[in-house]
Amino acid sequence: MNLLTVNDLKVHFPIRGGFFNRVVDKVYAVDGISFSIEPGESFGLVGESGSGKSTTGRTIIGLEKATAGKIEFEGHPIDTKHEREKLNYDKEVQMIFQDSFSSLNPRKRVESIIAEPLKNFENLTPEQEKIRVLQLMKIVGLAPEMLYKYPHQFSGGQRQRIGIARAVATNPKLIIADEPVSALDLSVQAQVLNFMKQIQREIGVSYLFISHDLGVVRHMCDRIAIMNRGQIVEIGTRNDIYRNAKHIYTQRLLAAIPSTNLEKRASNLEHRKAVEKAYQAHKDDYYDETGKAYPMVEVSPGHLVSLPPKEALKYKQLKEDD
Ligand SMILES: Nc1ncnc2c1ncn2[C@@H]1O[C@H](COP(=O)(O)OP(=O)(O)OP(=O)(O)O)[C@@H](O)[C@H]1O
Repeated sequence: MNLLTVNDLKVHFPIRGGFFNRVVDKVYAVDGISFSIEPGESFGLVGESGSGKSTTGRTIIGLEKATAGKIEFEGHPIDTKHEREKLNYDKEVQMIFQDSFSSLNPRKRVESIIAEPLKNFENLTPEQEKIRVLQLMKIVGLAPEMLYKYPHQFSGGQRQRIGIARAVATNPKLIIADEPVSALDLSVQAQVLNFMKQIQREIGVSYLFISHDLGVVRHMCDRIAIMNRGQIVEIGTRNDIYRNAKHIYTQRLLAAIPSTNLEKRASNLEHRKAVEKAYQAHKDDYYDETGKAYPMVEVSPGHLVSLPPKEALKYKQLKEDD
């Protein structure tokens, strides 16, 4: 059974204006997306700034309200407070934010930051709670003497470890990680990512890993969905996306991954320029006249792509011939 299923989710924000503060327009932040995450899986949601990734994550955790669509956890809807309570949803689904500085209360010590979810969801004595917090600090590689320090006394990477310790405190089944490393230096990014993988191996949690960077997601995710203009335009395994991307927007995101190899950099730049030229010339072909992505076509098992009708026809024909 899927751990999380998102079906035709829409989140539209009204824009108010004018003398009477009426709704004058809408932002179609998330506009009909569907995907599912399996237990223990790392699922990546990738797209440029403004494509609707954070809104998706925030809606799944309950910080935004869906305009339409269905979210199910372990096969059950989570629409009402009662349904969420029955599934223990608020304990089972946790979030790690990009900006550890603003997501950690600056007036609280590390001890009470990490203990917060334990207080909400576990019935522990103060002694048990302290032992658990120390265990969690050990898991994330923070020394016990840091227990009484405040967030500003830590580096960015260490603060993100505190956020991770808080997120794993209740042994959740799903962690939504919204750009967890993009505020960190490159060397620290790799450390935190490896460490998130290690935690996954240890506790078997699933990740919804949100990022603008296909380079970062490559090391983390089993399957990846590419999001643009509030819609998912391609979804597939790591291999499908990195070796066989079919949507022009995915190809552009791939070309943007910087090469670590100095010799390759120059040819990479040429490649990026060529992809960008093709993208600018053809991007509108990939959306209908209202800006909607075309229906997804299965180009190989599990690899779904929104393709222009002419392209899509080729794959449908191939399938019929099989
Ligand atoms: N509360 C809100 N009210 C109105 N518009 C919003 C709100 N939250 C997000 N938006 C808009 O919805 C769109 C999608 O935003 P979202 O933050 O989900 O994108 P994103 O892909 O996560 O980008 P970023 O990485 O920059 O956060 C953007 O145009 C954004 O301005």
